[in-house]
Amino acid sequence: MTKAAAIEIIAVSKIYGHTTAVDAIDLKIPAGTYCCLLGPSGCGKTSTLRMLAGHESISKGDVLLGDKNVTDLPPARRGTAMMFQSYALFPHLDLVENVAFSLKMKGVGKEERRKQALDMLKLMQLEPYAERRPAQLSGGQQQRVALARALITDPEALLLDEPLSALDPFLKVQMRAELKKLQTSLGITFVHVTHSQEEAMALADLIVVMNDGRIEQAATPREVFEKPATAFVARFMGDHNVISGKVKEKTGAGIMLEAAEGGTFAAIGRAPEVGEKADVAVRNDHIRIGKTEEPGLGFTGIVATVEYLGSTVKLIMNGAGVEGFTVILSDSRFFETPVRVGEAVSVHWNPYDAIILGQQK
Ligand SMILES: Nc1ncnc2c1ncn2[C@@H]1O[C@H](COP(=O)(O)OP(=O)(O)OP(=O)(O)O)[C@@H](O)[C@H]1O
Repeated sequence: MTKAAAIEIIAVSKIYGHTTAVDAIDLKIPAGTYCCLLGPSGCGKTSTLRMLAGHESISKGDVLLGDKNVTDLPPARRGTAMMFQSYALFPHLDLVENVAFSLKMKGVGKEERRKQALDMLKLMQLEPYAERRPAQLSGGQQQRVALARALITDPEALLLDEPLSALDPFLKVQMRAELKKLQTSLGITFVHVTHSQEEAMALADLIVVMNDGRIEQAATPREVFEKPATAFVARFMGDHNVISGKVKEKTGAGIMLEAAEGGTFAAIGRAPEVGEKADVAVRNDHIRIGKTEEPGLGFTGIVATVEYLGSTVKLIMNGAGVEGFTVILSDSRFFETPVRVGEAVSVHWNPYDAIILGQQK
């Protein structure tokens, strides 16, 4: 079971009545990739997945699996398998019968389908429970049955709709690791829908951040985190401050940005013109407080909250038209020169740690 197919989505839209749920998206998912479709509720990720599976018709555009155009093919003829959020197991069938169900539909003989189902249950470490019904299993075990049932069709791509959402936090982290291991050992393409940035970061080779029916960014987890393409991505991924202002000056590598009430920030990236508006993102843990060697850079903020988090301390600051600016300091750095709520503190960073964001679509 090592066949994997690349997926190509070409100008695909999903329109329900007057709602455009997916708006002419383009995406290439290389064969064998673990891809996470990530975004807030209603952004169109489930509609996209269901169009890949063939459970939802494609309003416009094409979907290719390998070199096959599957746009108009029914689910069973696409080479994909889907695992549903609710697992959709048959309560009255035992695990062997649940897992063998699709083989029965294909007309595979009883002995052969029982053998294949048992092999698949073995792979999922469920062999001892083969005669049980789904209600007699834990949440994690039910999820593995649902996976076994999807994988027995020998798909080129597995599509997973919020597969971990029904599990408690501890099991979620454990099953997350199992999913990754499974994908790596099978080598097939996984497309996994989630609204959790942590889940996407932990699992994906390719994160596709969606917003309002469009793709904001498709890149590796590291790139999405280190170089968010838009203010939406920076905010959604978290751990960043997003500052809006006007370009005051263009420098060799970037811009000087001026916030509404006076702070000046240096940032690096493709620069808009002087006088234009721009958004800049800077990671919470890449910020320094106290004196800067470069006078005039950064801003003076008033400390609104101080939270001790063990290895780090989190400050929230307001000032210079920037509200809720978050600074994460190591505990040792903070306790060298502690600051208190209400104190005015100078805030600054290396210009290379601030990136200019693209305009939101
Ligand atoms: N069958 C439908 N009929 C009409 N509108 C729909 C239908 N399914 C989804 N929508 C709308 O399309 C948009 C995208 O929905 P979709 O389920 O793809 O989003 P999502 O990102 O997966 O959200 P969630 O995380 O809440 O499942 C939403 O505005 C939703 O209300």
